Amino acid sequence: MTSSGDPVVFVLFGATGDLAKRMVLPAFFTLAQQKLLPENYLLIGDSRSDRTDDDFRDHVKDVLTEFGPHPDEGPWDDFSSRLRFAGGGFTPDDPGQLVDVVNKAREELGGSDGAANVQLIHYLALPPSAFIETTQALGAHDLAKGTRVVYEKPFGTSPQGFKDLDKAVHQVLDEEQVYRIDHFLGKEATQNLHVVRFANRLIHSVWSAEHVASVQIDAPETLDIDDRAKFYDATGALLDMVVTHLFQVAAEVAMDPPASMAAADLQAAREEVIGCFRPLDPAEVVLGQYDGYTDVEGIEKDSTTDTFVAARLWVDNDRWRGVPFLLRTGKRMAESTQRVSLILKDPSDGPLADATPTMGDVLNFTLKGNGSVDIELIVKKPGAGTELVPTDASIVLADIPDGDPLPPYVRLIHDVLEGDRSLFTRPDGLAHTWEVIEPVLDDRPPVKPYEQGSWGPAEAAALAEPGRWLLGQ
Ligand SMILES: NC(=O)C1=CN([C@@H]2O[C@H](COP(=O)(O)OP(=O)(O)OC[C@H]3O[C@@H](n4cnc5c(N)ncnc54)[C@H](OP(=O)(O)O)[C@@H]3O)[C@@H](O)[C@H]2O)C=CC1
Ligand SMILES: O=C1O[C@H](COP(=O)(O)O)[C@@H](O)[C@H](O)[C@H]1O
Repeated sequence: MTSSGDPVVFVLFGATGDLAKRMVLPAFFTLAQQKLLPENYLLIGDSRSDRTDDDFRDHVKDVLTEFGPHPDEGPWDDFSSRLRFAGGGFTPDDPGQLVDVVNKAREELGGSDGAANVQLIHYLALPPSAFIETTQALGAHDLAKGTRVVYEKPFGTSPQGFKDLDKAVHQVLDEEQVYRIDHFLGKEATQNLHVVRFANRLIHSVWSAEHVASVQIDAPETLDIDDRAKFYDATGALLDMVVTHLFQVAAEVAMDPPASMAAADLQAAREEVIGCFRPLDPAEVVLGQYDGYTDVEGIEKDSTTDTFVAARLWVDNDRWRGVPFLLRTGKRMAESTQRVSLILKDPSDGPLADATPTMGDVLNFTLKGNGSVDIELIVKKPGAGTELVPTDASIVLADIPDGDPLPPYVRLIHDVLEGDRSLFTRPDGLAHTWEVIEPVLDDRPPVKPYEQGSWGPAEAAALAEPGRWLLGQ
């Protein structure tokens, strides 16, 4: 429910699109199942096409049948009775049916007192090219005041595109109304990056350059791009994953302790450290493209789009100076995982300095799925000898008694309903992320081929030296 318990009218732009189908509508139904929606709410799907409320209900039922939770698991009847549809598009010149449908929904929920206490939330599950016009239309048709507006990623597709969008958004909305999604921030294990760190002295005390040799943020994927070839070919791995998700996760790791865990402080700590990210040196970036990429339907035959990126990022502040943050992601790689690893320094002196295996003291956060926290330690191999061996222990978050992990979209939409912006991004940090990758956009390294099912181009190994990538070795 909203923190105020007010009724909510939720407008889903792009309601018939791919993201709505895979993520947003399933997340909404999950919230309904878990009784995490307000008592009084309506969900309006908006589209450029025309259909009836019942057509939209059929569409949502099909979507849930395919992507889950299955409507038979309930509460489908109640949920479907709250679905409405507004067709005819939504532009500054023409609101289509949306204004009428919203007004009716407000009246329905606001009762005889009218609509004053109804919280309006807009979710732009639209291509980024439609963000500015839709935002201007919200202003033009008086649907902006007092609302919350959720923007899908990417918030801008180039340094100038980011500035234009940011300007257009702030001409219509106050920053407090804006929720920019980066779903990696909504993952259970990402949230544990700050919780495990600040709640445990053992961990907190080593979280700096004094003890950490390097940080690896590794997100290889076996996935290909067949079902979104056109989008992917125009985007590439650097923009799809690095400037967005991997930078935000790097900020979660690198941030200084926030003044408190309140939303504004947490958000401020994360965004401020992004300001300390040094612009990438193209010599410290390896781009790759998997063999056979240009044979995929919809991909230009001479495409040089990167399907792989490995980069060495430096954080220029007292806490992290000299510690490489190694970022890696790619499509059609050997494995699918998302892992953050803090590799502690090997003992340089002391009685076991020479006997200790290297890179064996590691704290891992696996972000994929429900997530886990894993600790790798050096122990004595049991037995008569004195050999030291690396070993590990894993805390699987879903196994924590009475824990009920929320998928990221469920968690983030719930936060929007609550008015909690702590896991959403801020424009100052985003502006700097573009400055950080600008040298690579201006002086793009050559794109190296790599075999499907591999760990990317061989050149990426050098970036991790004198250490090594933990995954794939
Ligand atoms: N798909 C995914 O898995 C992911 C998507 N995202 C982000 O989510 C957003 C939506 O993605 P996705 O659903 O894949 O995109 P789609 O291309 O499927 O577009 C969504 C819907 O937007 C409407 N639309 C398309 N073009 C315009 C336009 N120019 N003006 C107004 N409406 C338009 C269409 O609905 P209609 O024709 O009915 O009006 C379309 O079905 C994007 O910003 C994307 O980057 C983020 C992470 C993952
Ligand atoms: O936003 C994106 O994220 C997915 C990976 O995230 P996951 O949590 O859904 O596994 C990535 O495959 C996609 O290319 C990117 O657009």
